[in-house]
Formats: sequence, structure tokens, C-alpha cells
Amino acid sequence: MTKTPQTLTIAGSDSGGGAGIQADLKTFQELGVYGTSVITAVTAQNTTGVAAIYPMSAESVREQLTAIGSDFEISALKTGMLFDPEIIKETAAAIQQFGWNKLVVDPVMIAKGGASLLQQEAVEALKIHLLPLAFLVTPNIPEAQALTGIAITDSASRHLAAQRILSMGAESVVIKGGHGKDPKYAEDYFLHSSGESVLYRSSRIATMQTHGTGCTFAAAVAAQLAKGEELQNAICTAKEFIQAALRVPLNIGSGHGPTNHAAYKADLAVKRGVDSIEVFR
Ligand SMILES: Nc1ncnc2c1ncn2[C@@H]1O[C@H](COP(=O)(O)OP(=O)(O)OP(=O)(O)O)[C@@H](O)[C@H]1O
Ligand SMILES: Cc1ncc(CO)c(N)n1
Repeated sequence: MTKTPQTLTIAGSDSGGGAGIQADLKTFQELGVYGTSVITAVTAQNTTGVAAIYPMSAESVREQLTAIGSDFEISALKTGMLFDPEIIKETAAAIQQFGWNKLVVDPVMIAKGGASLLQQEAVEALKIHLLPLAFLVTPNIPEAQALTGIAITDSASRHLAAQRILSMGAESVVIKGGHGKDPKYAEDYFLHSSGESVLYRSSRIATMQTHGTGCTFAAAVAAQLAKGEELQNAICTAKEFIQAALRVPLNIGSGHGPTNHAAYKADLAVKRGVDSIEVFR
């Protein structure tokens, strides 16, 4: 009997349901994998912003990780909001202890409204403890700049920043282009430590409903990896998933609304297909 692949998200809770743990579990469910979760912080948050953050203690994070590691067979996992250095160290220790592979690190730093989801001193901890364990790191443009100190202004500086992130020990990186300036395209740039690079390009969708795009994208990659999809194809599927989720808005809340996690499967179900992504290798 084949078992459903099991996945794990280590991230913060978004009370508004569009990002963080909630986005990850919805994405896992939609893509047909079993989702488990370790909550690093509780945020009081909606589509207009983050009102408060309550980090969990390092001990509670360790206990959640142990509960998962002692019972589940995790085929792929992702991290999101990790908030402080202690939580990062507990996370890295558990990943090593339980031998979890296929780690997608989404280096979440700042929410759309400007709230800090990662303490300044935690950026170093992330680089030292977590990036060397990563199968894939998924920074957006501001995060890639914060990790490397390189201003990303064109494709050459984006490549340089990607190389710098790989030099921190990650096996591969995709610098996401949601924050890019191009009005026509949203371009994600992938670089592997082998030197192989891929550009994933989709048409940019003009919408306010972009809350949690990064979390959803990384969770979709982790889900596909858990099912055994090869990394570059998993990224392509994640790009199709987020494109569908952005294209069919839910119009929830008065600010940056959540994406529509159900759209990808609904598209497939009626064989409408999803927007095809241009892939440049
Ligand atoms: N308007 C858009 N149209 C099409 N694709 C988009 C758009 N905005 C973001 N994307 C895609 O969504 C994914 C997430 O990228 P983005 O740079 O927005 O991440 P993020 O800033 O970490 O997200 P968040 O912090 O909101 O969770 C990428 O694949 C990106 O190309
Ligand atoms: C809990 C949480 N994680 C990540 C993000 C980034 O979208 C957010 N806004 N909230």
C-alpha cells in the first residue's frame, strides 16, 4: 500500500489565514501531501497588517519538533518565519537529529505592511545554522539583498547575489521576482551549486491579493519534492500553483488579500489547464 507523502512546515501562524502555517497547510492539502506543522510564533494579523507577534519559546519549538520527528516520516519540509536565533538553532538541530532532507528555507523577514518577522540578530543565525542544510533557499529580492548586501538592480547583480547565497552552503537558490520592477513579467531566477541556472517567467498579474505568495510558493515546492518530483520541475509546478492562486482572486479583507489556494486543483479538474510558465535554461 502506498503511503501519502508526509511534509512539515516550521513557521508562524497568520490569524488571517493567508500566509504562514495556514497557507502552507492549505497548499500541502491541495497538492495531495499530508501536512504537519511546528508553530514558531503566533501573529495577530489580517490583510491590513500585523498587530502583534507572540514568539513561542525555544523549548516549545523543540518539543513540537520532537513530536514530529519521533512519529512521522518527513519526505520534505519548509521553514518560514523563524523570528529569533534560538528558534533557528532548535530548528537546525532537529533537522540534523532526524535526518530530514529536502529542506526548503523561505527566509521570511518582513511582512507586506512592514512588520519585522525576523529579528536583526537572527539573520546571521539563519546564514550560519540553516542555509548550510538547505536543499533550496527561496528569498524574495529584499531578502536576497539583506542576506548578501548586494543591491539587486539587474540580472547580473541577481546572479551575483544567488552565487553569494550558495557560498553560504545552500545547495540551490531561487530569487523570487514578485518585488521586481518589470510590469509585464514576474521572473524567478534559480541557480544550483553545479552552476546550472533556470529562469521561470510568468505574466505579472495586476492584483492586490498577494498576501502569502512567498509562503505558498515554498510550500508548493516542498509538497512536490515530497512526492518525488525533481527540483527544477517542482519549482515549475510551484510557479503554476501561485499563478493560478493569483489569477482567480477571492477578494477577502480590505488590504492585501490572500491568494486562492484552491484555484490550481480546480483548474486541473475542469481541464482548463494552468497558465504555462516560460522556462529558460
Ligand atoms: N503579481 C504577480 N504576478 C505573478 N506572479 C507573482 C506576482 N507577485 C508574486 N508572484 C510570484 O509569486 C511567488 C512569490 O514571490 P514574491 O516575491 O511575491 O514572494 P514574497 O515576497 O516572499 O511573498 P510574501 O512575503 O507576500 O509571502 C514568485 O513565484 C513570484 O514570481
Ligand atoms: C506568519 C507569517 N509568515 C510569513 C509571512 C510573510 O508573508 C507573514 N505575513 N506572516
